[in-house]
Amino acid sequence: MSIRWSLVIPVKTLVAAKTRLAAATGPHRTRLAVAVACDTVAAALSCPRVARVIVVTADPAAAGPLAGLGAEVVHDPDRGLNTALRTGAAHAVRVAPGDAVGALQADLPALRPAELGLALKAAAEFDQAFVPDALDVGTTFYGVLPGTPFTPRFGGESRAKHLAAGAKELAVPGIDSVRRDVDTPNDLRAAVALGLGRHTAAVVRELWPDT
Ligand SMILES: Nc1nc2c(ncn2[C@@H]2O[C@H](COP(=O)(O)OP(=O)(O)OP(=O)(O)O)[C@@H](O)[C@H]2O)c(=O)[nH]1
Ligand SMILES: C=C(OP(=O)(O)O)C(=O)O
Repeated sequence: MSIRWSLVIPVKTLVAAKTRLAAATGPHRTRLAVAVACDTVAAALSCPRVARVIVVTADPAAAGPLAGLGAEVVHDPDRGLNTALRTGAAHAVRVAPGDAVGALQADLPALRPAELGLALKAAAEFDQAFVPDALDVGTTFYGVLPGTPFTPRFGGESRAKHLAAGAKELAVPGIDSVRRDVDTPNDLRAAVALGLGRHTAAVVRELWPDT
């Protein structure tokens, strides 16, 4: 039996989320952010290596739909992204001390369960590992095996921070959807090309019928 994962997915308070998409989406920005988080969580829950998804958020408008998909929701103390992740990880270790713990960004609207499975299989070979984002600047996944301290260093140029901290960078072929986070309109176009999940696809169809 291969190792199973608790995945912690942080979701920022929606009024402050996805500001780099504001010009493109207008008043629909928060709806798009919820849809993207829903597709990320739904895909993660469909991956057989994932035992549970723990969403960390302070926003009831995100918590409701994500709990409806089957995520456990933990309240975000609102002291930044890495604190939110450590809060979710502490919950994960309390409920399932024998499972590995990973942090996954919430903005992966093209995420495929099988590709996440490949990344988690590779991560299970190392005490501490991460997946860089599509631009090789940030990080979309960081995870540790049971017994290894969970020390995420997300924010800004986090690929370099995770490398410097000794985490193994996973160079796995065929995991484009795990690396495709969406911050800008260009990122969104790239995610459309990979194939969006159904929640994001519905919002994109409504906002940009010609897409
Ligand atoms: N729970 C929680 N999640 C956060 C926090 N800050 C960022 N996130 C999440 O971390 C991921 C990366 O966030 P950012 O790129 O910093 O912010 P964003 O809202 O996606 O986009 P911008 O507003 O354009 O920076 C997303 O999944 C966010 O929802 C936080 O303080 N708490
Ligand atoms: C916070 C990060 O991502 P983003 O590109 O969404 O800002 C990160 O990569 O560490």
